[in-house]
Amino acid sequence: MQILTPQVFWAQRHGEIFLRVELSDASDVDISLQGHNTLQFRAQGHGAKGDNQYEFNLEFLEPVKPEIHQKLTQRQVDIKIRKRDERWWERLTLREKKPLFLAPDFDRWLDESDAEMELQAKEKINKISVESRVRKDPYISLKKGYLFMYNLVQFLGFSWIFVNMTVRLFILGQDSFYDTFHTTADMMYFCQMMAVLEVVNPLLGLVKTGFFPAMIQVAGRNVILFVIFGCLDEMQNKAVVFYVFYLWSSIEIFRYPFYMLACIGTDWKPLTWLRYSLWIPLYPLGVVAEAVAVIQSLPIFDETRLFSVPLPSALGHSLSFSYTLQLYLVVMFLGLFINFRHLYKQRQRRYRSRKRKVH
Ligand SMILES: CCCCCCCCCCCCC/C=C/C(=O)SCCNC(=O)CCNC(=O)[C@H](O)C(C)(C)COP(=O)(O)OP(=O)(O)OC[C@H]1O[C@@H](n2cnc3c(N)ncnc32)[C@H](O)[C@@H]1OP(=O)(O)O
Repeated sequence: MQILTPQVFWAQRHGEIFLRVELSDASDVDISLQGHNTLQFRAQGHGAKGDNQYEFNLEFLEPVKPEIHQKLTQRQVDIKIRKRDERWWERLTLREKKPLFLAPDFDRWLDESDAEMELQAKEKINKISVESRVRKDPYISLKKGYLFMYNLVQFLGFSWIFVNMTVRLFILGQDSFYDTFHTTADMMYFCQMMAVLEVVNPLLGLVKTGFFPAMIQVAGRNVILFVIFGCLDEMQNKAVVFYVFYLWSSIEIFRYPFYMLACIGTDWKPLTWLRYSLWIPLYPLGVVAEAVAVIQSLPIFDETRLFSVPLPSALGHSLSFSYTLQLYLVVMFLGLFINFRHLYKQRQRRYRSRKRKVH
């Protein structure tokens, strides 16, 4: 009996090679791998030269995995082989000259970029099916509803402060600086008391925010609001109150709507950009304004002896609270550094992951 070569069609993906051997009613099929990259095929069947023994050898461009999947049908033999390293091959065989019996399988043929897209689509489908298998949190809507309402209330509060201050600035000019506290403090008290929830939320696992940055933020602002401005009447009509409140509210009127949209799974690019960029000038300015407020309050605490710690008579009368505040000034700049770094990382993470999604 004559030994002949069948017609073989091939195609590839990043991880696999497909061979279609044109042999009908094949029997005694023997497919084996020699070494890491040579496929040997032998079978009895009906090919181009009628009923015969057909065989071929293929030395692949790169090593392949030892397991070979084969499927016999009445018309052909399908072979699937996995590449050892998942990458695109520029050709099938080690030898540049293509064997005469080998041709592209146009039914399966994809070029590299199409195969890449097919791979990504498969990965996406896998991800969706894994996600749908992960058990859904039964309280998710309740949590989202609570966060949405919290963010809405904060947004309305800070917007009221911001609009009120802006309108008064336009009408009264610099004169508006001096009664900022009396016109907006109640709302600021309300918003900043509510902001304590921003420390509680990460502790309850409701948001991914780090506990420590949120604590620095809330505690830092509340010291200024409740201790420096709230307890010292002399501070309340100073221009610095205007700068502090204006800087705080300028970021919050963008941050809270950003969170609200996040709660309903929406991302509005200009708002996201403002949330992740405005802090760059505003945060240092805010801390500088707060530092000015602390420095201005030092002589007042010395004079009024408010919160001073009584000392044994041998050591003097009492220790002024201004010493604690001088220490706090140092802590404040440390806090600025920690949160600036945190916000910088958040910005990097946001824009790096967005870029990856686009390509
Ligand atoms: C005795 C006391 C001692 C204290 C010592 C303290 C020292 C204090 C020094 C510092 C003083 C600071 C004073 C403050 C000044 C100012 O504010 S100046 C004005 C400018 N300010 C700012 O720009 C800061 C604004 N604040 C913040 O950005 C936050 O408070 C933050 C904690 C600093 C950082 O935010 P973070 O939440 O970590 O980042 P995000 O990327 O926004 O969120 C992470 C993910 O979590 C989701 N999320 C967060 N909160 C919510 C929410 N309320 N609702 C819904 N979702 C939320 C968010 O969507 C993110 O999710 P993913 O996108 O899926 O990751």
